[in-house]
Amino acid sequence: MFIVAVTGGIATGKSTVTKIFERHGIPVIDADKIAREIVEPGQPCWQKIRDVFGDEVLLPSKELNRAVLGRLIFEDKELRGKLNQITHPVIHRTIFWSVFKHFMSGHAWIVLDLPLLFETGILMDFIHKIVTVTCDSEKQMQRLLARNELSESEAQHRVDSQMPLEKKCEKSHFVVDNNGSEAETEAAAMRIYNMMQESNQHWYNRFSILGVILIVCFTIYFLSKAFDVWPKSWSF
Ligand SMILES: CC(C)(COP(=O)(O)OP(=O)(O)OC[C@H]1O[C@@H](n2cnc3c(N)ncnc32)[C@H](O)[C@@H]1O)[C@@H](O)C(=O)NCCC(=O)NCCS
Ligand SMILES: Nc1ncnc2c1ncn2[C@@H]1O[C@H](COP(=O)(O)OP(=O)(O)OP(=O)(O)O)[C@@H](O)[C@H]1O
Repeated sequence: MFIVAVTGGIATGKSTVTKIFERHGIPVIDADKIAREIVEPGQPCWQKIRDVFGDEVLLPSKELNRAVLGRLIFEDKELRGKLNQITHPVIHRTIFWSVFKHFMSGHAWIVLDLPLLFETGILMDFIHKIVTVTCDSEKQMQRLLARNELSESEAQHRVDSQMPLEKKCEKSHFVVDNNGSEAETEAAAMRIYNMMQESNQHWYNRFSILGVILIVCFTIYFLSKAFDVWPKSWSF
């Protein structure tokens, strides 16, 4: 199995692209979805956020008040760092286990929707190809304001909290230009899908892992023979 990461800026169209892969049967791990699950009331991250940010970031239902917490952390780098310190290790661990489960179920490739791939750099070593979904800053702002109830300055803070899009594009294997219609974006995503379907990388990864397992087994076998560690009754 190999992993294709889909990244980009806030509201540039990552989910729009990953939904296209999903419709064609490719499993998608969505970091934003995981980030929501781990802060549900009673979860360890929810408790830590309450301890650090206080009850003002909770709704009467005790769920996180995402609008209030968002306003706080996108305006203040230090507070953003504190929230990231609480959430990111758990998000990365959950992604890791999810990848492992998909690996065991025999998929040739999967998609990881990870907005902060470059900012955190944590999972880079496991990624085979990186796709950045981009659009002009005016379009990004327009789509963000249409989707979220934010003032222009709040939206700008969210955009500024991330690595500039041009930099992300430079570091990627593929760039999907999402300035046009959704149909144009789908055509661009399908070109990448077809390339990934033709790739033999999953065989290479499988044989490499099998090779490592065989080397470990043979090493254990020969060392145990050399040092005579098995009881005589176990001889085979
Ligand atoms: C601050 C929160 C409560 C705001 O919630 P809200 O519903 O308004 O936004 P949502 O979660 O849908 O995120 C939308 C987008 O914001 C951007 N974003 C979210 N968190 C961050 C962050 N810490 N730094 C930079 N950008 C971020 C991402 O592009 C994401 O796709 C929420 O984003 C959060 O809990 N963030 C911390 C976890 C995190 O880093 N998530 C990103 C995925 S790894
Ligand atoms: N090509 C397009 N034409 C018109 N609207 C679009 C297009 N692509 C995306 N949108 C709209 O822009 C908004 C943001 O798109 P999407 O949710 O896919 O972005 P995202 O990068 O996943 O966002 P975030 O990271 O902030 O969750 C959505 O409301 C979506 O419907």
